[in-house]
Amino acid sequence: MVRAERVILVGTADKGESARRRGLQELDELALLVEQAGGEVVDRYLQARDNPEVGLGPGALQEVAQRVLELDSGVVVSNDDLAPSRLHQWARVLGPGTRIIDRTQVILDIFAQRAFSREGRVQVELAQLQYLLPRLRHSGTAPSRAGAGIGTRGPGETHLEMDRRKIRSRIKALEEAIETLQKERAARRRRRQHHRVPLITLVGYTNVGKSTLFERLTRRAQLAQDALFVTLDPSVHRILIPGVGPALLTDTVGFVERLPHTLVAAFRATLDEVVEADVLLEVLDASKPTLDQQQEAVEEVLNDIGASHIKRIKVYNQWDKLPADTIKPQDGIAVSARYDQGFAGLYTAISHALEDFFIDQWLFVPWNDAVVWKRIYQEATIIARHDTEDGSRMLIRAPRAVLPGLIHLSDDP
Ligand SMILES: Nc1nc2c(ncn2[C@@H]2O[C@H](COP(=O)(O)OP(=O)(O)OP(=O)(O)O)[C@@H](O)[C@H]2O)c(=O)[nH]1
Ligand SMILES: [Mg+2]
Repeated sequence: MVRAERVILVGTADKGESARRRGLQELDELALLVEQAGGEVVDRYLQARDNPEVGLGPGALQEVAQRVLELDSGVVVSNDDLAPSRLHQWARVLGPGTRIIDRTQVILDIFAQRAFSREGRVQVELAQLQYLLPRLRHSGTAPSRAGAGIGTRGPGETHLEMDRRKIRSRIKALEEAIETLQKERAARRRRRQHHRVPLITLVGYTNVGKSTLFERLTRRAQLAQDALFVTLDPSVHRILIPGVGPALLTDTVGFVERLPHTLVAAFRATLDEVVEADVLLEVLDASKPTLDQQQEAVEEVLNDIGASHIKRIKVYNQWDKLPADTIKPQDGIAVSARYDQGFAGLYTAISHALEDFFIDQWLFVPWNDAVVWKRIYQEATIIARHDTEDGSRMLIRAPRAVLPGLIHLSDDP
């Protein structure tokens, strides 16, 4: 087994007790990120300064260098983003044997491990190269600290030895590929629109249990729904929700605090599933004391991508870890994805949230109007009908988005 890389975390904070606490909390989160990226945190270093935005002072940097030696650490992770000039300054002090990465790179690394779709892989590679380009040494070759490990993995890793010119042309090719993929995705979405069913998207802080919930919700439904399985984007699955009917469920990449803005932009297409959703399930890990932090991070990302107006159901997951007499939340649903608990309440909440997705409407459909009959069977539910010689007068329930087409096609005398 490969030994985990020994990592030292470094951050800065304003002077004062509350700033310090906040700084330590951020390092806690960074530690979580580093562990998820496969590293082992052996030390944390937080410098309190009057103006933390200037970064770590030279004395502090020397101290970090000392600890690197003492603790036999190969990687220093900065909580603050390192501009290229700062990176070179650190590299001079910490020496060539130490790999220096920052929070953005750790996040990129985690994204790289999670991106499975072609579009996701292309986006990660692009973000990695855009990040790498200004940080290459002026000699035109990759930094000597390059090598396999946290911050260097993913589709971009094969380019670490490339020169700038090649990287630039690769970036251009990737941008073109993304444009094509986005067009394809838009076309797919338009086709999906045609048989519109509600889109439910799971969002939430990283590691709260989104994928577990996704699996539970889809597996159950797929058992009942095997024949209706439609090929969609791999992360989108059709499910059956009691009281609602068919819906699409999407899992998304986990959010983290201070998700870098460039990354948010790079992942826009993937996050389109969030923006397009009819309902968001905001999954929280109820067993963690960091609930507020989880919610803030989610809030920030949703604002960034313009999804804060979408209906949202708070899903307090991992409820099984709490004492049995814990009071249930008023503003959401308590569930345990792992133990299939609380799903009935979740389905009810989803069906309430989707109330205005559907609309009930009386229509008259002539017997010979095959087109409308077909659409009604495919896209609507017949709630009541009264047949006459010429056709059928019926009350249907249909998604709001498809109704105008149906009314246009048929005359209601
Ligand atoms: N006890 C308990 N553990 C859970 C529950 N739901 C998820 N987990 C565990 O929490 C961990 C994270 O679950 P995931 O479903 O991968 O979380 P995620 O939100 O998809 O995480 P990312 O995709 O990494 O952002 C896994 O080890 C799960 O087994 C739950 O309801 N109870
Ligand atoms: Mg997941």
